[in-house]
Amino acid sequence: MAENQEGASSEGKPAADMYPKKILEYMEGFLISKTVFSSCELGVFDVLLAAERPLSAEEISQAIGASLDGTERLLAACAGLQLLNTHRDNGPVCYSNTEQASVYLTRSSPVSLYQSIQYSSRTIYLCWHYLTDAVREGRNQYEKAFGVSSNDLFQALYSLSVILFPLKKQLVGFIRRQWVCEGETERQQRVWAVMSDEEMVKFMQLMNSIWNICGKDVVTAFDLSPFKIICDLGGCSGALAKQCTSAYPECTVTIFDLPKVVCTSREHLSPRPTRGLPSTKGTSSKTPCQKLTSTSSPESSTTGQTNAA
Ligand SMILES: C[S@@+](CC[C@H](N)C(=O)[O-])C[C@H]1O[C@@H](n2cnc3c(N)ncnc32)[C@H](O)[C@@H]1O
Repeated sequence: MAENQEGASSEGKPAADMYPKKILEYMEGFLISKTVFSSCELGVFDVLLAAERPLSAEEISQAIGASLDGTERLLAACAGLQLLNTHRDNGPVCYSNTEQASVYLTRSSPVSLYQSIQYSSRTIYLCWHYLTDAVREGRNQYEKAFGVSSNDLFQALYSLSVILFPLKKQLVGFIRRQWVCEGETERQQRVWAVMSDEEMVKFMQLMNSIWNICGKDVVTAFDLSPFKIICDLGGCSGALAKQCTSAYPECTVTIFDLPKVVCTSREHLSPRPTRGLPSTKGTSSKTPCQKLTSTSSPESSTTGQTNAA
């Protein structure tokens, strides 16, 4: 009887020794994700980093302000996932970070994935709950997940914390002062007014943390050195553009994004001391990017720099 790669017969009957390893892993993958998310959110890896010695479950539970029983279970799961080392001397089992956990799961690490994990936990995870509906209806499910009604994905995405934390004092800060960008229509101004700086910054940090890790590999996967002028459409805060100018110092990258994104990026994430992004040079951030595609000013860009448009 012919078998395909998975060990199933071509007639669709399972081979007797076929164990559904892959399917079981797929079924339970979200349990692993949530274990990592919760450990990060509770600060397990940060506490262990700061301690500079293995800690018992009791010490960790006190440091993170969580129940002992819950903490013990979480730590055991993290050890099973090879995110924590266990130490068994004479006393209780103690835990320390594995090298990967120290480097990628602690907040203070320069290549931390903490922001990215928070975003996955608090935003993406909730959206994916409605994947079935999204496929059925052919549209994003932000309304069901967060109460944000919009056909524009990014408008919804950047408005989430206004909805998520409606009672927080910070809401005053979230509800934007009217950010009047030259050339914007009244409708656009109203849209920016409900976009949240905090949610937008979180999204930018998510993008940055990923590109900090794999940006160099992506921009050098192909030799881009013949290209001296590069446009990054939807370039966000410019993390990938920064990788580009690092790998190809002769090139100039101009970033196009929504005007509010450019403004927020400048306010919260820049300027960086070395070839920081987005540069204020040669930019025109007050104009909606759709209009900018024909009017951006690469002539004012400088080699090896990035410009936000
Ligand atoms: C998934 S993010 C990718 C960001 C960036 N390219 C990166 O990889 O880090 C998509 C980006 O497209 C931007 N965007 C959405 N609608 C846009 C539009 N109409 N014009 C320009 N940029 C837009 C968003 O603000 C966001 O920064």
